[in-house]
Amino acid sequence: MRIPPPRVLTVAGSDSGGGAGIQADLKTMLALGTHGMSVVTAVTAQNSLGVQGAWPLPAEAVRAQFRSVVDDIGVEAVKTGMLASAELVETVAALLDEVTAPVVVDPVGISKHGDALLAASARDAVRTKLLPAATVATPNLDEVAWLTGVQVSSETGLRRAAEAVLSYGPRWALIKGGHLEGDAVDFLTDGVEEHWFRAPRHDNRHTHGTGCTLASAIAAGLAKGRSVPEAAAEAKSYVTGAIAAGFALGAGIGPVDHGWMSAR
Ligand SMILES: Nc1ncnc2c1ncn2[C@@H]1O[C@H](COP(=O)(O)OP(=O)(O)OP(=O)(O)O)[C@@H](O)[C@H]1O
Ligand SMILES: Cc1ncc(CO)c(N)n1
Repeated sequence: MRIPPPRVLTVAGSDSGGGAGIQADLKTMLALGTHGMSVVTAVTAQNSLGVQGAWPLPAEAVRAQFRSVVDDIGVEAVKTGMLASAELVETVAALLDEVTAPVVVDPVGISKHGDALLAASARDAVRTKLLPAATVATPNLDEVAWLTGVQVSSETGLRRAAEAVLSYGPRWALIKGGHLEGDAVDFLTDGVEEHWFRAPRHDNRHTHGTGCTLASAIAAGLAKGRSVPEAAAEAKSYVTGAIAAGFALGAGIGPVDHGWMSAR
């Protein structure tokens, strides 16, 4: 009988367009040789043009999905994405305390189009309850700004951003410099080790789902037993390839190609 693949759980929102959220997470997990599972926190009506509607699920539904997965199947890594409200952030942080698996926290605040995916009233719970539960937190520069007040406009500021994020308690901070000019540079540190991940910027506007994809790829690597720096390196090359292969769908920003490593 076949040995089962490593099990990875995403706790995130659904993107009806299939490019970000739960859908991006599960595709990434499959592409990287793991078994993806999901706890849906919110349903969004979303496409290449933006988010047309969002409906958080009751906390009870989030708890029930999590327990169904953990109690029977088990998890080797968890990734969190859109959590919508303070109540859901607190619910998920409490559930994470029940597992020993490494946790990748993507502190999703707004979509690429600027639509809110997290209530402003939930930010404090992200800082004080969710970040302390993270093995790795993966904010972009906008998320660094609202989490910590630190504004970064160039590569040299990434170290300062990481220190500010680490002060909230995640074991590692991976600061995504994807929104800066020039190369796409990310900085990973635990306060001692420092790792820079640099990739050429792809001049491709079809980048819907980049952040979700990177965080899920890290979770997949951790589930496979990689160290955080090894998982981040593998995730960076996976997301870079997916961005290079991103394609137009709809009239706006199309998705990255999660299947870029498979023959078509
Ligand atoms: N045009 C690009 N070319 C190459 N790499 C990119 C590009 N844009 C972003 N990246 C990389 O993609 C990864 C995700 O970063 P990004 O800053 O896009 O995340 P995000 O803003 O959280 O995404 P999302 O909008 O999906 O929430 C990082 O490794 C970043 O460096
Ligand atoms: C559901 C969902 N999660 C995360 C993102 C990231 O931007 C998005 N656009 N939609």
